[in-house]
Amino acid sequence: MKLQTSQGQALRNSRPTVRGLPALSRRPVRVSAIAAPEKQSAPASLNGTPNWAPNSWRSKPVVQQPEYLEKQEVLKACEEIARMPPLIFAGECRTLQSRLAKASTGDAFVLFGGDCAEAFSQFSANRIRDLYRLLLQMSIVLAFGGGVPIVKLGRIAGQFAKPRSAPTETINGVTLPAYRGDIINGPEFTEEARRCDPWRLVRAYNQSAATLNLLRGFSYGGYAGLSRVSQWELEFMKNTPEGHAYMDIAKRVDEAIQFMIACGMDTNMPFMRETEFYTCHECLLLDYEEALTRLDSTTDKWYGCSAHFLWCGERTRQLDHAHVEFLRGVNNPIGVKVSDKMDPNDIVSLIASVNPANTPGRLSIIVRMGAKALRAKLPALIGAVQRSGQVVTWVCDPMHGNTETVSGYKTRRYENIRSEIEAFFDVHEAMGTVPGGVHLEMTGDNVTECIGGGASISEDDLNSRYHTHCDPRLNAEQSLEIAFYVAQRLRQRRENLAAKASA
Ligand SMILES: O=C[C@H](O)[C@H](O)COP(=O)(O)O
Ligand SMILES: C=C(OP(=O)(O)O)C(=O)O
Repeated sequence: MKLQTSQGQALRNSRPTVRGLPALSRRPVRVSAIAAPEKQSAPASLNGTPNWAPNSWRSKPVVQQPEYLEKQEVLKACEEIARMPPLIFAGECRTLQSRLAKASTGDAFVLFGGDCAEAFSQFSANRIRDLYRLLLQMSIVLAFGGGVPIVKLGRIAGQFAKPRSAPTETINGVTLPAYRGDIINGPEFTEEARRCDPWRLVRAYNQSAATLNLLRGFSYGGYAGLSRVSQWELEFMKNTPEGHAYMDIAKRVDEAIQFMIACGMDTNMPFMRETEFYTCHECLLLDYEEALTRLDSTTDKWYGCSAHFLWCGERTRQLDHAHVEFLRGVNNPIGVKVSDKMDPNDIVSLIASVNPANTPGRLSIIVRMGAKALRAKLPALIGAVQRSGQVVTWVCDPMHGNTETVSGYKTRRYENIRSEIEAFFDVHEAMGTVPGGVHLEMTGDNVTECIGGGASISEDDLNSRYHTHCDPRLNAEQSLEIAFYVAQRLRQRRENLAAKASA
């Protein structure tokens, strides 16, 4: 994670309002000493986005938002968040965008990974560490195969809000509001837990801040140093085929480092001791996102300061709706999830709306449709984008088009996940375009939520360690197995390109 001091970065808060209620105060909330007074009343189009302000989404239709009963409490909670420091810095977003631009041309590859939904009850330093080191392990495997830098983006430190297919859930004839993520309500099936509680917004902010603090420590405190590659192995992976395959690569990395030291390399170089790590989440809960939208004084542009990268979900990507309106104005790199329902003309309009300057790295299109639909539908989407000259980073989410229910558990089959990635690479290969990354719901824990993979988790195993609050995640072994498969495809792509170049 590129740490950046806030020197010279005066940040100005947006004014929190709640849909249907006037703002409590007409004056924007300031970030105390670092807010520049003369910047307090910038025009709405200051960042070059016409007719946009952090709260302009409020004039648009909005879906998938909680129905709070205590609206004044929401205002208070959002005002409290608006007074808090930003979680990330604008300069970090710009660096990430440059990395994602490289992924759009095949000169880098993006690994998105983390929980479906972060949970207050599962918050611990060990869990953060285990996910972090699994992502490091996977990125070593991918870098080995692909021969390109791996951009690491954790679904962490903010991935709290969930869009749902149905607003309610019925069990044994009792109907309650659906669980919408810990930032909104609780997973327990009781009236009290399912009530939307505005003060969860502040708790989610605080958990995100504490999580980021640890992630920054890992990234810059020596934990992620390349000389430690062989120490990242997770205990329960030691006797698995993936664990052995990983240690084989780690040994080769160690040997390469020893060789470079023998040649005179300085092991104190930043690339040896540190790594960039970025955070991302679905930009769903717009009250929260607005309260964390700040003006970067270096560039006079607005940034969503809840995460480095924000994405728009499949259920909220309507062109004339609130989520697209919000995202078109923040200058972070962003993503849009796309299912097989997306029409080729519509994707071009959507891209034009959120990336009118066609800036490389600004937009990732995260495809999630299942292998069969992907083979049928993705070529037309890629073709339309190519013809329009739009630059995007294509990413494969092999999770959300592959959910099924088995014995009452939401699950996903490893084979279907792998097949969707295979289809993604095949389609790009056939079209001569670039597979830029993968987006996985995964955990460093030894859970049994997805069926199959080397560990042969069966339908009967689902109830053994099923801990997710929403969708099933790949466990550590399954995640590493996916990384080896992707690495193999990246290597194959690299060899094909080299063969073509020398033909
Ligand atoms: O993670 C994505 C969605 O929030 C999730 O798949 C919705 O699940 P549901 O269909 O059970 O509401
Ligand atoms: C809700 C999600 O995805 P999608 O919008 O693709 O369903 C998600 O990634 O958590």
